[in-house]
Amino acid sequence: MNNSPSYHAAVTVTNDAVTALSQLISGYPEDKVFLVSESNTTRFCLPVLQDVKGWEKVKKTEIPAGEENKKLSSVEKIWLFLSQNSADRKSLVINVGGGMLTDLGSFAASTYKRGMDFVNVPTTLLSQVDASVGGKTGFNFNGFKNEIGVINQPKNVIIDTRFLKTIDRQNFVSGFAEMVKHGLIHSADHLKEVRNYDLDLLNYDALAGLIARSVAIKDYFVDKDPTEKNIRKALNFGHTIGHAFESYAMTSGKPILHGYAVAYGMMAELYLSHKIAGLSKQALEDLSYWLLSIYGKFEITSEDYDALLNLMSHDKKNEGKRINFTLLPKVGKVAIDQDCSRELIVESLEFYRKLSL
Ligand SMILES: O=C(O)C(=O)C[C@@H](O)[C@H](O)[C@H](O)COP(=O)(O)O
Repeated sequence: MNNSPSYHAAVTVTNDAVTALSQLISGYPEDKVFLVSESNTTRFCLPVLQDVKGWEKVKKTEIPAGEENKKLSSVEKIWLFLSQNSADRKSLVINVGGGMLTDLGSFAASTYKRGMDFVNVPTTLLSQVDASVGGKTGFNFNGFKNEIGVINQPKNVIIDTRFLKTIDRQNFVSGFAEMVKHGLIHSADHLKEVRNYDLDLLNYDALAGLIARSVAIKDYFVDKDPTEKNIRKALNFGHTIGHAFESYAMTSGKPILHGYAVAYGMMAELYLSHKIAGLSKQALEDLSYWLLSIYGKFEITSEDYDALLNLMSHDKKNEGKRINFTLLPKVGKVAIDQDCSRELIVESLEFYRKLSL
């Protein structure tokens, strides 16, 4: 089944990644197919792929799991593996893993010999609904998230929901935040259906449709603006403050998952949306308390504000000294390039800090 809603985002949502990958690989010379996975996916997900036609000939390498490995030395490891195994521009890289791995492997493939084909096989909810789709590739650098990278589209993204059974609840809930974001920025209906999904039951059968609809929202924005000059910035809602939380947590030795950081970022950015973009007080309260009930909080004090603001000053959406936000006038509608003063951002952090159930 090809659920690709349009153009470049060739996305296949399936419960049979083996057939989808076998077909794709058959278009490449058998000694020119390369697999990059990470330690968890090698163990839990690769067994599902062992019946892919020609799998035994695929050359394989592995990166250690964890966001702390989303770094240049991991990219170098992949380049070296490709070089030592005579990969060329007609080769194919298959990235199997979560967002960290698909971002890294895609970047390595996009830059090796100035670019070769790659396919993403995302194995976490976060990478299925977000990271593996849309062509953002790269790694963290100098304490900043995704500081180095290129935008380059994968040949295909093969989403097999069976892999989701291999991730724990925390990772599932992390990916769920990006589906919430898709509803918030584009569709009250999608938000409703996401809110109706029971995170205690985790019904896997209901997921394929939900994921396909979430990916279609992402694709809507990528299709309109693949290089993020304009409306693609909608997809960054929650990320200006979220990435600051994520980087700060990592350097303080208490790492948090990306989706949790985005949920915290959305709570604060909903406040900014209320203050300057027209979001109603009722929506602010309803949504922020709902997010709080799922994600809890990454505790901060007012002494952390300077460090967080410094991290935000490196956000890729900024222009000059302006810290630019994507905000929500209402559910389903976005306002991009919203410049917020330092005082207002601090106010939003205060709002976040004081939120309690
Ligand atoms: O695809 C996009 O565009 C996004 O902004 C999606 C985000 O959810 C995703 O986390 C992305 O990797 C963030 O990119 P960055 O440009 O803010 O580093």
